[in-house]
Amino acid sequence: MQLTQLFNGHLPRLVMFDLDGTLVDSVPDLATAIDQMLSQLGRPAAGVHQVRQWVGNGAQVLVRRALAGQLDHQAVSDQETAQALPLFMAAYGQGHGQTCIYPGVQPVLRWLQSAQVPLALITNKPEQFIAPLLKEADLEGLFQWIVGGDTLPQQKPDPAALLHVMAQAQVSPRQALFIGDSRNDILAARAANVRCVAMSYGYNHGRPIEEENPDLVLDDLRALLLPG
Ligand SMILES: O=C(O)COP(=O)(O)O
Ligand SMILES: [Mg+2]
Repeated sequence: MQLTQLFNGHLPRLVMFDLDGTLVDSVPDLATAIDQMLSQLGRPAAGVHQVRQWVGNGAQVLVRRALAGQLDHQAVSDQETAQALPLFMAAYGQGHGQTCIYPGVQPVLRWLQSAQVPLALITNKPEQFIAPLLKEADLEGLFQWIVGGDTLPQQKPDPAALLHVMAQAQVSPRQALFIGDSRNDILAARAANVRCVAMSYGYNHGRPIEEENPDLVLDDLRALLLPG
């Protein structure tokens, strides 16, 4: 099995997952909320394609990128951001009806749960949106630890959340796995000395995730359970 191959024939003692672009395709709802915010500010819509490139560094950076109309948001002022962010938060809080769980996610999470491998969720998404989204995606009750983008002072690519969860779970980096979809995930995993699997279908700012040299790149999570 590819999963045990990564751990010299054993199962990991902790698997930590990213959320957006790894477990769920949340971009359609994020784009709807961004476009609603832009329209309230009298600006043209950004659309799903652009928003897909901008997701991954939390709500504030997403809003700043939308205001900049590009990935580089340095020119956007804190004042503009402070005006726009609550509009986005209110719009995104209205629901996640277009968000879909990726194929393979349910069976692999259920398999890990039945194998008694503790699971954690580490996302840059603000905490307030996580529980409702997990409920709508039928992913409730699977994760023993959940860390959002505003749970700790640091966000991925900082390894703080991974270190925090590993300390709580009492496992060493060598016994843990992180599964994500973006450069932030791979940088965080590497900084925490944790092996990292990357999903090819997610959001990596329009770049192929192979460029970041994760330990393994998969098109479907179920490949982890196949003979390797
Ligand atoms: O930026 C986001 O909100 C997405 O976060 P995630 O990919 O870390 O789940
Ligand atoms: Mg992600």
